[in-house]
Amino acid sequence: MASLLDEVCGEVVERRTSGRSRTAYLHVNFRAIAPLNRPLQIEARIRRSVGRKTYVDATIRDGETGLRPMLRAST
Ligand SMILES: CCCCCCCCCCCC(=O)SCCNC(=O)CCNC(=O)[C@H](O)C(C)(C)COP(=O)(O)OP(=O)(O)OC[C@H]1O[C@@H](n2cnc3c(N)ncnc32)[C@H](O)[C@@H]1OP(=O)(O)O
Repeated sequence: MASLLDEVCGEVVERRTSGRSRTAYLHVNFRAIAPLNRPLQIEARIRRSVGRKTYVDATIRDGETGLRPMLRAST
C-alpha cells in the first residue's frame, strides 16, 4: 500500500512538474484495513511547490464505495 502511494505521488509530480524527481520522505497513515480482491481508488494531488520541492497528498479509498480514506499519505 505504501509503495502504491509512493508510485502515484511520483507519477503526479513527474506529470505536473518539469525535471526528474524522487521521494525524500513518505508519511503514511493507515486508518482502516484495506480489503482484498476489491478495486481501490487512489488519488494524489500536489499540495504546494517550493523551489525544487513538491509536496503531495494522496489517499486510498474503497473503489466501490468511495467512502472515507483507508490510507492517507503525504510526501
Ligand atoms: C508518466 C510518468 C511516469 C513516471 C513514474 C515515476 C514514478 C516514480 C516513483 C517515485 C518513487 C521514488 O522516488 S523511489 C526513490 C526514493 N528516493 C530516493 O532514493 C531519494 C534518496 N535521497 C536523495 O536522493 C536525497 O536525499 C534528496 C534528493 C531527497 C535530497 O538530497 P539533496 O538535494 O542533496 O538534499 P539537501 O540539499 O540536503 O536538501 C534539500 C532540501 O530538501 C530537504 N530534505 C532533504 N532530505 C529530506 C527528507 N528526507 N525529508 C524532508 N526534507 C528533506 C532539506 O531540508 C532541504 O530543504 P531546504 O533547506 O532547501 O528547505
